[in-house]
Amino acid sequence: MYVVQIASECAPVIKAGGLGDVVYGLSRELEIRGNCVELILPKYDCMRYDHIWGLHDAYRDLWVPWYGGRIHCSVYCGWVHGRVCFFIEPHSQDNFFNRGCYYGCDDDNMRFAFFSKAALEFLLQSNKRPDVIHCHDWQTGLIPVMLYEIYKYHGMGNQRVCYTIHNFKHQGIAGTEVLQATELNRAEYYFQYDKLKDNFNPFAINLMKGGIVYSNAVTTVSPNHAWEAHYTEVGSGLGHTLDLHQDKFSGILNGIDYDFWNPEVDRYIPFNYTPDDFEQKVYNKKALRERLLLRDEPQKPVIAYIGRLDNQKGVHLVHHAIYYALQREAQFVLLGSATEPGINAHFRHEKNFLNDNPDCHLELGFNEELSHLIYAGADMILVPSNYEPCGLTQTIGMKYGTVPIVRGVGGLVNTVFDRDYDPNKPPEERNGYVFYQTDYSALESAMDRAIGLWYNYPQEFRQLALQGMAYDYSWNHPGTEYLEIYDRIRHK
Ligand SMILES: Nc1ncnc2c1ncn2[C@@H]1O[C@H](COP(=O)(O)OP(=O)(O)O[C@H]2O[C@H](CO)[C@@H](O)[C@H](O)[C@H]2O)[C@@H](O)[C@H]1O
Repeated sequence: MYVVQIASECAPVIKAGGLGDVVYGLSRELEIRGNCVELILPKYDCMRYDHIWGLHDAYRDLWVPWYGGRIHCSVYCGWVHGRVCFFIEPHSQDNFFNRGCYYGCDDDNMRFAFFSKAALEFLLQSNKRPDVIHCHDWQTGLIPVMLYEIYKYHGMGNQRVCYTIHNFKHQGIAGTEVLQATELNRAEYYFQYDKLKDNFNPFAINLMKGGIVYSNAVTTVSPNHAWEAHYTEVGSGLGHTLDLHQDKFSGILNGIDYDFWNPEVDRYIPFNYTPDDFEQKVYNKKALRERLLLRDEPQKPVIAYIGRLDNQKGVHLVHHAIYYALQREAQFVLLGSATEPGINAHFRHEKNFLNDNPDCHLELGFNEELSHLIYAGADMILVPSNYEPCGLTQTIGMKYGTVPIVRGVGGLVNTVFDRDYDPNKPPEERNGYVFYQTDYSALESAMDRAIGLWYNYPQEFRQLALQGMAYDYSWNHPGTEYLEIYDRIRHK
């Protein structure tokens, strides 16, 4: 099968969070199974060019219709760790992708509407006719809309779209100018509740809603989150739309790429290890302590948090966990970046305040290499999210024998099974700690149980870590599930 993935991220060349991991990992899995996979991405100025091999001009004169005129683009091709990627570079005063950042600009709606349009034009003009176009999140929500309203009539009538939602919070709420710019026009046609009109703001269109309405299949990134999005406020106002389209909506648990996230082969950690020589993990912990200038107290556990610092991630609990860990004779390592100024200022203040504490290190910023050492060196990983469509840090943590302590929401429910209370798994298949409420005592009780096991029953703690390592959260199962969906929509 010929699959084209269109997305705003692909790890490690463009990665702001988990979306990048998924786009890369799924593409690799599909290719290993004999499918032809290509990716279309924006050519950002700030992406990691050191992860692209053989970047060259692939299509010099791509003219993209925009506001009744045309914008000249170049398309570059290169290999990102074996995946064929096309990068679109527009030459216009808007400088859509030369902003020193991936997201967070006032005109993000326009930037990604343009990218979506350009990606379809590239397919059309270069005569690429994939069986399936797989697009991701609000940034590419207009792709199925334009495919079925415009490009279908220009020779792209056989293409089918699978649309995956990684985060319902960001939907691309836009004004009519997006319709004019992309030449969809006909505002009165799209401003209908069964089309793109936002379910709550009567003056806005919703790009993610467009993706749901027009795609042939819609997925989110875990079965539990699919249920939450459909039936609870976690769908951020799209529950009704999902209800209308429930026949094509499902949840597929994300995998992780075990070529990249695997302590056995990880290039970024000083000591590789497997479940059979699990003792080696302790040397990574020592290396982590040295790197972050933490005091070397072998008996203390290291608890880690890795992730974006925003309200989704339960930052108030992350903050509380730091002090609770210190109080309970544990060490704490945080690697995170905040885009919201208030949260950023808060953690900068904490960092200064805790700067001289030998049991704690807060690293504010994005650092892929350091994240590997933390997964390998920590003993526990905390994921106290308010909501979490899937979550990757707990599954990556488990692969590295790092015990997850998570809040029981979204995909965390599908991946972490409480050592003491899980009703469905026998004790030998449990792999972490789960709490449910958002208050401090809920968090403390889960941390307390984990730290208690570490200090009082070290052999059992070790066993719990090994049980986590035994889980298969690779792309193996999800790869099959996506291919089944592709097959189904292809024959419609
Ligand atoms: N400061 C930092 N430095 C280095 N690495 C960092 C980092 N902050 C985060 N990362 C890395 O980024 C990834 C984050 O994964 P998450 O599952 O938390 O994704 P996120 O919430 O961004 O994305 C959304 O999409 C993903 C994918 O579908 C869903 O799992 C998730 O629930 C949903 O919110 C991990 O690989 C982590 O190691």
